[in-house]
Amino acid sequence: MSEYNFQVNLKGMIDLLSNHLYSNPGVFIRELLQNGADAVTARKRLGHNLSGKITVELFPSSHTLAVQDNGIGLTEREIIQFLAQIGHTSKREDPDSADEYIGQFGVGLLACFVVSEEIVLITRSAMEGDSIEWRGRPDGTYTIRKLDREVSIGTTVYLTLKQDYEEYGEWYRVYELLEHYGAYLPAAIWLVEDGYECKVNHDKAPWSMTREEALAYAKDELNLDCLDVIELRSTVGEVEGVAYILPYPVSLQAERRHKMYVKQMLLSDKMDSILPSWAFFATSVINANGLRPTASREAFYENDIYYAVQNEMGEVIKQHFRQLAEQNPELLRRIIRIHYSSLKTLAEEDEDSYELFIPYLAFETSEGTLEAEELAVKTKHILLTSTLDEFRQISRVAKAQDLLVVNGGYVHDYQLIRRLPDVYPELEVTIVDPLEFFQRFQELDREDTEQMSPVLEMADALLLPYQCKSAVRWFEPADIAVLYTTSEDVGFLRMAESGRDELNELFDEAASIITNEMHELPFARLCFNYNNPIVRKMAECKDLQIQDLTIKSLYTQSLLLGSYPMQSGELQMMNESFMTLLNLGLANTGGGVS
Ligand SMILES: Nc1ncnc2c1ncn2[C@@H]1O[C@H](COP(=O)(O)OP(=O)(O)OP(=O)(O)O)[C@@H](O)[C@H]1O
Repeated sequence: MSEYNFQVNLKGMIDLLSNHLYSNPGVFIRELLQNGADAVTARKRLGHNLSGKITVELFPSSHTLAVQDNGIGLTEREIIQFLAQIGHTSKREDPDSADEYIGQFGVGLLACFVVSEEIVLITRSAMEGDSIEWRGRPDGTYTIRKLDREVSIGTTVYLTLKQDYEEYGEWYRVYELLEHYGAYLPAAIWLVEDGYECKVNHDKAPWSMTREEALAYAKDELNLDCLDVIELRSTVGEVEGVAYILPYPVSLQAERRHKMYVKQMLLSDKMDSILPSWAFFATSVINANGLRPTASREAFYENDIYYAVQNEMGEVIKQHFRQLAEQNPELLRRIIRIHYSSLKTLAEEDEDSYELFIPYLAFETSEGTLEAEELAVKTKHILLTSTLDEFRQISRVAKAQDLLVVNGGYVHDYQLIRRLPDVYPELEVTIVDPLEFFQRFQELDREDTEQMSPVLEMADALLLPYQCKSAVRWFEPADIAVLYTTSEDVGFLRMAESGRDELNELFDEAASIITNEMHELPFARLCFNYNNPIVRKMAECKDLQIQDLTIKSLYTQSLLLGSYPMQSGELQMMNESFMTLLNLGLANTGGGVS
């Protein structure tokens, strides 16, 4: 068995790392800033007392830019060891200090080959005296020479921009990139051209600002007039930052964009998952020193620490809401009103959030829109419908009986209301069965029952083909003559019946199979209200034709009012009864068509 070593195609490797690792050419600025900042950190670790400075000088006539730092510099030996060996980094040499550096992979400098055919680096180490020039090329060759002149301690990288990349030598573009990546770096960043110089760093990072400053930052930098700002801190991952509550509703599916810094250098402004997925109502600016960026430096490794940070951020946000509930419930209410549907999702999924938000979440009820807290004050007994249709059917009648009905037909509402007794133990929640709802009303005495009995018999016979049975009760309000209640199962059976009308064989067959499986067929209810004068008159009149017409009219009218789809037989019933009643009415005045 022979053993071989892998061969490395150096040119291909450099091409891969420089041209394909990063998502845009501008990252070379970030890599140079980061090297300068790390070099300053390393020099400070030697005990040198200095204020770190990175100067970027532009030479537009030759499309050249120079990035100079007053950091630790490099000796010739270090150049050969770290610069000339791809993947070798000085920043992991000492495990005690590795955490202080931003760089860690030993490939960042290669990003310069995206914009330049050559990297020229002039350096003098803080450890020994020689000034050295290193020239590296993307074919993997390099030269080193000692300079006759002495340069100051630190490093300068010169890049002459390739054709099509000249924009990276223009003042506004470079300024924009320096500010984008380095606005909060501790080392001062200066941009210089033709004797004019300008400091790029901002005075304070958002995570070190007071609440008022952080709000002003959101307005000026993020164009955000946010509802509230939350201070984020976590020892896990050494995280500090601010989360802004967005002033407009955000969908759960919306792209999340958090601005993420590592050791004060921008990692990404489109980070999507540093806050828990439920915190879609917030955008954040966060600096993390203890999370590991990937080699492209555009994302983090999603390891245990990352998830622990995400979790911790969630806890901090929840704690903030808890405090708001005590100290500024009006603001919490405003936030909930705007992020209403999203917070309902959160409350449904998360026990703590349920307790926190439920008092402020609003629901549609027979008494108008009410927050859960108001519901609990108003009543001890809630009737909950599972569909919007059911709510519509019974809410008006329920109101007149002093029953409080909540519409559970909207997403989340049903589950949220069902759990109310967990938070309000004195509250009882009953799920309404619309088909049995009429049984809550007052029964008639014997005499009135007998009076209505032939009417009910007639109604049952007329409505049997439409999957409906009749009943009678006495209830408020008196102006409602009948209450039609139905269920999804009845709706299905009626649909099956319409299918039969249209001779759709396949549908008919499917419907038969399903209906055979229902061991008791459900019926809709048409409950007459004996409190209504027309109903009483109909019962008293004994004229079978009038009774027949009245039943048909009341039935079809209740379908119309409830926006239920009518079968052809019902439409015909409505037309005929309407026309005949008109005719009878006109006949009484001497008109009428005989
Ligand atoms: N401005 C500088 N001053 C001193 N040393 C430098 C400078 N720039 C680069 N170096 C040396 O060159 C090495 C390689 O740099 P490079 O940018 O390729 O990788 P890195 O910063 O170590 O890691 P990463 O790939 O994560 O950026 C560094 O580890 C450092 O030793």
